[in-house]
Amino acid sequence: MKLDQVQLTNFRNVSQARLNPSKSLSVITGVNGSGKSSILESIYYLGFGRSFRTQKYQSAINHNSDAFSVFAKGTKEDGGQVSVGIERSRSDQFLCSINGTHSNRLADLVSLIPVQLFTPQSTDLVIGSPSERRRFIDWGVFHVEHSFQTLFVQFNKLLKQRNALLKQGASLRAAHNHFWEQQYILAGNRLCEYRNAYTEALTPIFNRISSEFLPEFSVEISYYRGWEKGLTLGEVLEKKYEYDAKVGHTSVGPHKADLKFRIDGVNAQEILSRGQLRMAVAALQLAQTELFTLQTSRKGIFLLDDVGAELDLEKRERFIDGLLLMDTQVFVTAIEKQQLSFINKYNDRRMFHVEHGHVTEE
Ligand SMILES: Nc1ncnc2c1ncn2[C@@H]1O[C@H](COP(=O)(O)OP(=O)(O)OP(=O)(O)O)[C@@H](O)[C@H]1O
Repeated sequence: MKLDQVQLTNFRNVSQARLNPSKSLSVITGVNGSGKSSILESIYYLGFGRSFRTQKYQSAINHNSDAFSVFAKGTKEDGGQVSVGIERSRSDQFLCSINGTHSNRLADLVSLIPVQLFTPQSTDLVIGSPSERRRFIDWGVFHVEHSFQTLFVQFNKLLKQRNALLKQGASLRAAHNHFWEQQYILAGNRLCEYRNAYTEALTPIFNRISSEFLPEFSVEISYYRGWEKGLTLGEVLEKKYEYDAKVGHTSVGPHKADLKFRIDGVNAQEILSRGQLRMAVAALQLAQTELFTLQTSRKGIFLLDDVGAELDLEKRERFIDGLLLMDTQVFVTAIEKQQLSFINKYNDRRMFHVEHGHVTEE
């Protein structure tokens, strides 16, 4: 899906704004604090139902208002028109709508708007906690496998229940808990299979792109499923049973999965500079975009925040070229146009300027 119009109300310092972005490349410029990232954040909200900057949704509501809203109109790959909206109030009311109908299922909205993001914090994907990388993999699986969301929710419920039983000191070996243990193993194995298949499909694409972005290194990605090799999930749960009962939670399983980055067997974060880490993340995200396009025949939306701080000029151009080649709808923010001195080559571009939260098309 591509967005034809985005409308923000009381989102951070943007009281009202309406943008008709390019189907290809939209560039948003403005000085520090003008509101560029807020515009990307609002689009991100449609794709994730949350901010990429804060857990506190209230932070995004304009200081002088009680609620923010983001609406967008878009065109799907089959030509169908879609309008979506999200609204959050200080009283924790959360509304989302699809084609004018309120929906309680955020997943329905999120599945329509496949958004990816690259920001100055994106290196967290390599150096941050494994949960960042699980989220990355799960985004890819979610947009391809329709049953994934239900499975994911089910697995997390079963995990929570298992942990609660461990905390209470209940025996998971008791007959009346056996059924739930089996359900946990079944759901865990299916989750693991999805993630594994996704990483296997992603790897060759990542290898190719990574060799362009980081030609001096051979970065390898591999999926760690969350427990040791050679054992089934059932076997490892049995092996760790005494320990888990003592600590009161499940120490192994898909909730501990990770994506490892290695160079000659050494963790990539031990070797790569900050700039090189960004290249690795850029390669990973481009690979994800390519795989998404291949597996779904859909078009994604890519948000590139503060592009000048992130990549050198040549890599900026290569990154944007790569995204546009896959017919992705790209939104880029930059303080100055000079940071994107190559953009005149893109015919289908639109330029926006933000000043104190006011957006104008140039
Ligand atoms: N809830 C809010 N209500 C009103 N203004 C806010 C709110 N939250 C943040 N702001 C302000 O909104 C402005 C826009 O911030 P934003 O991060 O979007 O700017 P930016 O143009 O991306 O800046 P930079 O180039 O420095 O990253 C900032 O001045 C910030 O202080």
